[in-house]
Amino acid sequence: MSKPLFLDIPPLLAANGTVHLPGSKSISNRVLLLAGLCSGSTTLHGVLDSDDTRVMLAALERIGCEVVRQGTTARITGIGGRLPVQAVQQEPIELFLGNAGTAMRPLTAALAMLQGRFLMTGVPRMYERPIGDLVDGLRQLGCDVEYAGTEGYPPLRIGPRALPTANANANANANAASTLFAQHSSLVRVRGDVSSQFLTALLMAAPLAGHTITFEIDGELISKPYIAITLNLLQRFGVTVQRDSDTGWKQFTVEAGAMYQSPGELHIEADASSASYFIALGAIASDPAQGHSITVQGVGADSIQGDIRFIEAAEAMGASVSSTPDSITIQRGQWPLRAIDLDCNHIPDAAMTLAVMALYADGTTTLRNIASWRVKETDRIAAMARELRKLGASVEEGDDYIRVTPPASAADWRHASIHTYDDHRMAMCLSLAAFNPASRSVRIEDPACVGKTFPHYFDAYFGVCQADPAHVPVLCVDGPSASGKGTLSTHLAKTLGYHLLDSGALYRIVGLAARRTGLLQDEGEPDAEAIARLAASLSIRFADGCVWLDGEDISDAIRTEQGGMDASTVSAMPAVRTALVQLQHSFRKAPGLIADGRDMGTVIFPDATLKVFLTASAEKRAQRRYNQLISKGFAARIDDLRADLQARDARDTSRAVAPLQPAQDALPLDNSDMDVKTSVQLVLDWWQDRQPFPAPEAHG
Ligand SMILES: O=C(O)C1=C[C@@H](OP(=O)(O)O)[C@@H](O)[C@H](O)C1
Ligand SMILES: C=C(OP(=O)(O)O)C(=O)O
Repeated sequence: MSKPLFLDIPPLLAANGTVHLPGSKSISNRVLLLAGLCSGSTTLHGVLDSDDTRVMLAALERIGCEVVRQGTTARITGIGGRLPVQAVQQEPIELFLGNAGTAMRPLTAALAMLQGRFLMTGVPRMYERPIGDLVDGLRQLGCDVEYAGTEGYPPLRIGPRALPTANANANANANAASTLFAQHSSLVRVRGDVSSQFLTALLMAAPLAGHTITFEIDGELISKPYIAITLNLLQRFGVTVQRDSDTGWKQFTVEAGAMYQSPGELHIEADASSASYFIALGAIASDPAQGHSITVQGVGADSIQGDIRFIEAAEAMGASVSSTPDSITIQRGQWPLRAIDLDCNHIPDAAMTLAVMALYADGTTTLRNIASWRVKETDRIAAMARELRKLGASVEEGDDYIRVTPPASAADWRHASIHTYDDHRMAMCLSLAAFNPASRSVRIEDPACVGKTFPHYFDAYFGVCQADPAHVPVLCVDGPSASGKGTLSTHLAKTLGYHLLDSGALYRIVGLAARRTGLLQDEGEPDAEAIARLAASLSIRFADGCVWLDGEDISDAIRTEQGGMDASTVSAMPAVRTALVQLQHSFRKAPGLIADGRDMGTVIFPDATLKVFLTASAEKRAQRRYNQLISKGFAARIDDLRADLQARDARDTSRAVAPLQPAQDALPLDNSDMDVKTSVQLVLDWWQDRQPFPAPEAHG
């Protein structure tokens, strides 16, 4: 199935809990590259696993680094400052770098210093993000970098760097060449007002030049804290950068003889920009009066990332924040939030989160000095202005600022389908709009775009958000055995980003848990009340066709013969049946639920938004079951299977308690002659008809 077109977030009420954030994008991609340029191996812990780091890792492998990954740990064996022979060839190696600025810019600089041929490509938006200032800097160092498309933008063609000594003395032997090389020094002028990543890239590549280079910044250097990250990490890899004594941001020198040295091992802190969404969440929705707070783990007061200073901005707006070296705890302080007027040049990424916090402020918020927003994943000033207006805010945009006035009253908030422009930060920060006082749901289009830096963002977000269950939509899929409920429900849950309840598996799970905890034994009378309490406390998840109990995949364990017998024992206990009703209700959590079973629409969720009653002829169902069994290597007879199914249908439909029958308001779906894709699409169309949003157009 294709990527979800949208994620509907129901109105949210409160936030409470702890979030473990993934690794920093800026640190991950820097240390991956530095490790790749070193000699020997470097073990990196806490590496971010996302689109941006995947393109970096793939590029490192293509240029000859060895990469071994296990979970969030990566061991990189570097190329020792020179390309392996096979990478120095006539045909350029194409490196696809998606939309990752932290891969495109630093890799371009490093590879341009070496002796290979490369074609640096990316997604269409990457071809609209300027890179001319970096190319100009590299050309001053004798690098061969050409534009393969539009002047000033990727894609780029890189050739072997002209060695200055080789030009000066074509017959010089290698030793003489390297001596001359070390004596040579360059002054490179580089503009710093479009992106700091150009200077970062040049600094990271400078040790490959073999001679002293001084970089002088033309114009104002933006996003300075990212340069501080670069200097810090270069130092960890043995390279010291000298700075001018005036402001420290005008001149940077890397001496001849600077060499990358692996630190052996390095721990990457969590992403401070990703933390901003949860800091804002705490400020908006973690009410201390209810004992609520949000804690983010993995980044804190000791962070080397500039976006940690988002905390100060959030505090200025009223957040109550406390930190340890590697965690941050946030609660609502002043409410409504205070409007601010802030120069955000030092926190360009996290500042987007302030624009959404501004929706909850007591006046007009102005975010200044953010011109770089216009050349990032999208034109972020224009995109933010357009989407905030859809929600009911008044927004003024300028070349380098945005001014946001919240909706005048609760009644002025609008149902909005938020276009995300393939920009992860648009999706993440606008998810915060679901706390609006009008209890309006918010649609986030193309939610998978968060994969750039935080693939599990929405799981983390909904893991700490609370909604009124009555506002959480439920889609019920009821029907007889082998009608394809499980397959349909799994696809629906994935496409809508909703939780899944496989109610048929619950008695088996309770039986397994009761046996494991000793409440169910071969001898003696089991304590039904204790098993009911256990049932109510279980942490169960249905995802990707598997059943998870406390994080363990128990899909096979519940399908044993013993599992079947234990399920039958516990299902006869009235207290367990009652507990299971509560347990089933507890699955109704934001953003929504797909409930698969036999009495979901009639008994458990009578107020569901949509009820589907799925059927197929006994012939077809028997055939499907037969195919399933045969593919698993079991013997089966179609006639027996059909007879069993018919007998079970008769029992299920005629039993006194919760008989299998369509709810009065259920839509019947006979999928006898329908493939899975068609039935999923049909149900999605029914679902869409019941939503307040127009269907979004498919994009990119
Ligand atoms: O160096 C870095 O890691 C980054 C620098 C910033 O870009 P600019 O310097 O272009 O503002 C930031 O927006 C980007 O997400 C990451
Ligand atoms: C600007 C961003 O990314 P990039 O590293 O591609 O510049 C960002 O993550 O907000």
